[in-house]
Amino acid sequence: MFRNPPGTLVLASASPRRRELLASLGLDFAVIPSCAEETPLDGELPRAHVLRLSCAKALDVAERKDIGGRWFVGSDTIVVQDGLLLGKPADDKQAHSMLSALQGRRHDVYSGFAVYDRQTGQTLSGAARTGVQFRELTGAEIAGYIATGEPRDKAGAYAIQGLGAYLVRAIEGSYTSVVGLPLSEVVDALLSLGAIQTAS
Ligand SMILES: Cc1cn([C@H]2C[C@H](O)[C@@H](COP(=O)(O)OP(=O)(O)OP(=O)(O)O)O2)c(=O)[nH]c1=O
Repeated sequence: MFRNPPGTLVLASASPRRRELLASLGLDFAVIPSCAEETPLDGELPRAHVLRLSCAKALDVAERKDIGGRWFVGSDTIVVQDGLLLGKPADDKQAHSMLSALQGRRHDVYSGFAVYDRQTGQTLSGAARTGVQFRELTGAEIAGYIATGEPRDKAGAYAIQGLGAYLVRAIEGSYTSVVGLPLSEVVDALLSLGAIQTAS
């Protein structure tokens, strides 16, 4: 569907979900995790947070001298409820408090992305907000879900693309954004920067 010159595109991420989503486009790309610090700043709003981190991740990898490539993609996902930014849980106890707060209610998932062109210095970035309604969960369901290990490396302690799909009643907005990368916006940015072309 899409094509791009080999060796030019780099995904600055350790997330297997982001790799799978980008790979679904049929692109050639390298995967190099960033070392960017992910702590929210005091009073930072969700959209500003995911945009700042997406840019920081792309730049962190692009600025390494020994790395080839021209276009660098960074992304960040955060779950937001009652104004609180929920990242990846530090442990099972934190996963439990996140899922207890989310159950039976609606929250927002923000995913940001940034595409940095190392040759021109240009960056295109954006952020998507998706509303997610959870079903009500019993204490036993929350404990059982945590025991599967799935919540561990996921913002908000769940994975909509996994067993966590059963927690979700409805979503309003982009599904891929909840999984970790707003794919249609990323494609727009890659096309607009000339990083990828539509294959005929
Ligand atoms: C809400 C939700 C999040 N997630 C994941 C996507 C992200 O990998 C993770 C949010 O953490 P991030 O800090 O955005 O990403 P990461 O640390 O996994 O990877 P990197 O910073 O190197 O790119 O949560 C899901 O897989 N499914 C979901 O339903």
